Amino acid sequence: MDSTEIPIQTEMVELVPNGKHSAAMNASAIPSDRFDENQPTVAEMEEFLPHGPDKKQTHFTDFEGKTSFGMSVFNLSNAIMGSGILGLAYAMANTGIILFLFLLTAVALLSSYSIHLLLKSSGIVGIRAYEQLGYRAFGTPGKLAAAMAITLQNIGAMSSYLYIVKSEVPLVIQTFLNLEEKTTDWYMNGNYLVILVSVTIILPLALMKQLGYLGYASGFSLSCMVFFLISVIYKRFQIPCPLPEKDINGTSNFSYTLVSTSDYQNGYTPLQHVNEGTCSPRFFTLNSQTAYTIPIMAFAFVCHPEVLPIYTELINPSKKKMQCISNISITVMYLMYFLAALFGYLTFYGHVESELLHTYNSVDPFDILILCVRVAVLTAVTLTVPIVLFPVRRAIQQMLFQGKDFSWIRHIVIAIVLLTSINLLVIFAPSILGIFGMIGATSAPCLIFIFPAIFYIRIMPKDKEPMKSTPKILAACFACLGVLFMIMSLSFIIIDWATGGGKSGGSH
Ligand SMILES: NC(=O)C[C@H](N)C(=O)O
Repeated sequence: MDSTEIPIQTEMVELVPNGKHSAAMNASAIPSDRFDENQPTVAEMEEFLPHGPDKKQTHFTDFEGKTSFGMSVFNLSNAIMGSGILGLAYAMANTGIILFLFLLTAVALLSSYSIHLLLKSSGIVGIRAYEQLGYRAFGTPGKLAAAMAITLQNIGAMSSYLYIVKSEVPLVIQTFLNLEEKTTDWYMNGNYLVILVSVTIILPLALMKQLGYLGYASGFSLSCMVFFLISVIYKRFQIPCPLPEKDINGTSNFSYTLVSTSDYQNGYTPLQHVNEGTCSPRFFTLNSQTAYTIPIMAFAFVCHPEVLPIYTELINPSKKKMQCISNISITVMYLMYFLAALFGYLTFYGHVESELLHTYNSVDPFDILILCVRVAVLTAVTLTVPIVLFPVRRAIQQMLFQGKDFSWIRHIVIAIVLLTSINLLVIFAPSILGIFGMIGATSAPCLIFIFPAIFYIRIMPKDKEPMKSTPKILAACFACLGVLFMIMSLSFIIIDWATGGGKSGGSH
């Protein structure tokens, strides 16, 4: 048993928003409304109570989960893995292999440390909900800040996934039907297709009562990403560098032309490599785009809103077990991220686009393997939407319906409203997705660095860990690092907007 969790049983605390612990009492004696805001209903509790007599391992009073260790690894890995992977090869092209590896390792380690802080804090509070940690640390403002950061980050992530669906599914259908030109049929219209995918696949999964039920979907989503990775590695040895020059437009010797998604709907336009010497890897490089590396990597490792909900549903939970689940997921994703970035980079070198899939599409959108890769990525991101939606629904419930019993109607209505809004955003205001670059630059550092650190500092009692103790000083440095990243990312995005670059806008 982890020492930090003993207090839950022995040092049960009032939910007072000042970090001071006013009561020391046994968990069994705690009235049921003590943790009112996150308390599941009796029926919900009973449904998930283990039927055996084994109660010894129960550390939390909020909920007893029944999701296995393996399924939790799948769910957390699926929460980590998303459109972030598509931006990493671009990041590597702008940092070089060694600097990229260093930064990726740093972000992965910091991400794991941040989960450690969240788990330790939740062990003290006795409730595994991000918003509750905020409430415990700073009262209602803390709870609202956490809930809003989760909502914005996850709505941003879901919009980017659905935007991939909107732009890629018509191309997949076009390639399947072997059509040279895009037709006006409804099944070639990304707007209808995104609604269809949302209603038939995402909504039913999002209506599941528990995240744990999504384990199989997550496993499948991850296997799609493994297929994507294998294809990226294979393509490295198949696509020549430099690419054969084909100047079908008769344009001059322009160093490189990547066709946009809409351009290649009009037929195959090859890449044009002219600059020689572009086919050797760089190990260390710095340029104006290097600045985006940290925000891209931070986004790629965000899974923090999902950690505590997954912990809540874990069978026989303990902090050690959940940290182990997180470390396994982060390590596997770290390896996949590195390999995808490395082989994506070694295929196109400096010509890799900020969205890896587009770069392949530009080579030959009718290539059968590329087609399968697109389907795999589409499936993976589609199956990630329900996982990412769960914490948003929980945050909304915490903000608007706190203390209310579980209600199927509310559960369904929130999912429908959320999905409808994201669909509308993706269909009618794709340019607004650029705003999410801004939001991502604010909410990701908050969720990974700032909140876990400051919540921890406030929640951990001073008599256990004085302000000058090493863990609290480390946490304070971690929060400062987050503020630094946030200022850095925001400045780059603003400079980018001001100079009309727009690389940071909504693609991931
Ligand atoms: N879950 C998220 O917020 C983003 C995810 N880490 C991604 O790469 O897409």
